[in-house]
Amino acid sequence: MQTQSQSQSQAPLPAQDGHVTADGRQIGGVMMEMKNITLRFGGVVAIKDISFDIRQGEIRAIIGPNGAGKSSMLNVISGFYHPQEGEVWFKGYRRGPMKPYEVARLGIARTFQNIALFDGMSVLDNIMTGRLNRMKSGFLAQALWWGPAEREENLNREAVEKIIDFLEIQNIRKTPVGRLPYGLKKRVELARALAAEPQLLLLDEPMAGMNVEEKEDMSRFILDVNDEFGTTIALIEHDMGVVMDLSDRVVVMDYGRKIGDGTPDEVRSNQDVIDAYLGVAHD
Ligand SMILES: Nc1ncnc2c1ncn2[C@@H]1O[C@H](COP(=O)(O)OP(=O)(O)OP(=O)(O)O)[C@@H](O)[C@H]1O
Repeated sequence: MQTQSQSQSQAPLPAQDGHVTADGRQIGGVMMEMKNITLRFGGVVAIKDISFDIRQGEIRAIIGPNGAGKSSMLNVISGFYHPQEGEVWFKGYRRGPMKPYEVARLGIARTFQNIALFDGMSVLDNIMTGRLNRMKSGFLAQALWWGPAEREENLNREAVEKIIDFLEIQNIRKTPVGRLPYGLKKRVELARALAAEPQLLLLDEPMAGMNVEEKEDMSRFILDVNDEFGTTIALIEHDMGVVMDLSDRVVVMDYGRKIGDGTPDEVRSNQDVIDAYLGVAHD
């Protein structure tokens, strides 16, 4: 098995030129490339020979009907699943199977479809857990609250306070997460992922279970994060509508296959995509 750090000797992918979007955002070269990915669970083929890339600074969506293979794909991107066939390239190097902390060190953070927060802990403490991979001082220094540990804690607090302001959750910072309504929990989860200062942020159905107002808020925050921090964002969604307004490019999956890939307009007018969403049978 080979991790990214072990494969540094391989030739990096050639950099590709980026472009500026109509709204002035900078889209760079390829950050992540999935090449001919196939993933099986026993006899079930969840992903069938799919290739696509994610560019620096873009919002990239993966959509598709139930069981299309979106979650499986997000788990391949996050390094949680390793495909039986194909290659995953990240920032110019081929990536092998990785532990979650290795993925975090590469600059990838994620949120989950079923919120994964500590209900009994405050909003602030939950978000602080997102800084763990950035903490450098040792256990002894932390336990004794000694010199470097104190400075580090202060810096981490500062970073977290900025995120709390950015996501407009100042008034609930001391509230135990278990007491919050669903939409706010999702926002806290986003805050925790941002606390890791990721280069690539993966969002697993960020709008699932939300009402219209909560969806609008979440859309705005996703756009703001991308705009303000330049964070590259890949998200999976079941609901086509919201995603089309948010994304620069969209991959559409159905029955484990890629049936569309392009700008929202291109994808919207793709007959295979229309059929899949209308439930037209495939051969
Ligand atoms: N851990 C697993 N073990 C066995 N089969 C799995 C596993 N995870 C997913 N599958 C199967 O792989 C296929 C794709 O599932 P996946 O959850 O990736 O789709 P999805 O597009 O995310 O669906 P949904 O929108 O319903 O969440 C399905 O047939 C599913 O039953």
